Amino acid sequence: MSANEALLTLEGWYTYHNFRTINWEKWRAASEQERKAALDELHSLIRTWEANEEQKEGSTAVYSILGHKADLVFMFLRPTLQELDAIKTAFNKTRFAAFTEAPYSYVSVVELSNYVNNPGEDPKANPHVRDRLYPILPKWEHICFYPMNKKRDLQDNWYMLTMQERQEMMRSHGLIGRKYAGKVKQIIGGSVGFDDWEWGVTLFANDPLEFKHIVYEMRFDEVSARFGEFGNFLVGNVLNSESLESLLEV
Ligand code: VOV
Repeated sequence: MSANEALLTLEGWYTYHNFRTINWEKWRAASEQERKAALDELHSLIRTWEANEEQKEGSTAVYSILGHKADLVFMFLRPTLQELDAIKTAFNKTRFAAFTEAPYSYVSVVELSNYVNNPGEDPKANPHVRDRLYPILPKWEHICFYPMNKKRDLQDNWYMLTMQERQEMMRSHGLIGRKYAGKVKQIIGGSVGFDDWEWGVTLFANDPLEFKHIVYEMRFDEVSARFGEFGNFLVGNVLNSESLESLLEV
């Protein structure tokens, strides 16, 4: 085994986080008719996303976002980048999009790393693995998204550790994660070659304090403490058609 053996990863659906801010000045200045037309178009787009999820051909989640970084996020999982591109374009062609700006977006692919595996098994034949690679996003109350890297400093270079060292650290990481079973659901998007960071971490929880607790607890764990580098954190509240409508009421 060479000192820096590359890890085998399993990939599932491609992911696209579309963060938007709302231009309230423009939205308020629009006539009621214009706003209704924009909302009708948005709702019919949302219905196509719901139909796609019912067919298990992808999954979508819509959340409002706190703070100044964004007002909304539309998170999409789809089998191909072409589909994600088509979603982006369809959204941008709507009247609603003209009342928004895109401060941030993130592209990745749902990833499972093979640190914890059953040798000899075809992982994609395992229904638990398939459920994690092609997940239906839980419509839990809250979402938390942040991008991250693993450090490549001379002293602390994740990519120069042996497989065994990495495996041990990931085992410890997994054990912490397991304590949050049923409380935090994680979708890890691998984004090497796709976006500015190595992973996009999306967490779902019904109690937002669980985000604080899991992220904090992981900070003390070696893999995050020594190697984790983090981008901006975004946190939000789930939206359905009615709460989206009332958020946009002026
Ligand atoms: C919600 C709980 C939770 C659980 C159960 C969990 C478990 C696991 C396991 C078992 C594995 C390895 C195998 C696989 O399944 O990929 C991973 C992998 C990964 N994780 Fe994780 N993680 C969680 C949660 C969880 C969080 C909160 C974070 C952010 C870290 C932090 O400090 O803010 C994270 C990150 C990652 C990453 C970036 C990877 C890929 C690392 C790589 O080098 O390839 N993760 N993760």
